[in-house]
Amino acid sequence: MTEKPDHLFQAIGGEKGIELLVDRFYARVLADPKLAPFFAHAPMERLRMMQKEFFSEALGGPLFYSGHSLRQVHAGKGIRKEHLRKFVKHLLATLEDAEQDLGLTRRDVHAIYSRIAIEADRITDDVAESG
Ligand code: HEM
Repeated sequence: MTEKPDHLFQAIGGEKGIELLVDRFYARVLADPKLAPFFAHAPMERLRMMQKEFFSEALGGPLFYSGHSLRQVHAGKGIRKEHLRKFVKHLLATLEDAEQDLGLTRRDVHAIYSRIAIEADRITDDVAESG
């Protein structure tokens, strides 16, 4: 089956759908006592905007990511695999919750999740890799 390159961007409802997803996702992340402290001094408006771009690009949409390198942004913050695991778990839960109202299929949910989670090795301080 051939899908258009922006299939996932369309499936999630374009820019509006991504905005909704990012808002709900950060509501969960900030409600998690193990993750919230990392964001205490983060510029949340910029972060939301950057995540919107990041998701759009990852899902084949028309907005492109204009932020800093993920490795640089996250380095030295003490982010460990356990934090990353929780972070991506909240992402999956947000997508699964949104499955109904955004009209996503189970397949779309997992495809969107993998496009984002694939960046994971750039985030933590306890993985020593280059790239
Ligand atoms: C797959 C996982 C992740 C992705 C794709 C991701 C993506 C991003 C993006 C796109 C930005 C904006 C960069 C910019 O402003 O130029 C950002 C910033 C940030 N992220 Fe992540 N992130 C991930 C995991 C995490 C985790 C696990 C934590 C902490 C528990 C975290 C904490 C932060 C913080 C605190 C900022 C704001 C940094 C600042 O501007 O001071 N991120 N992230």
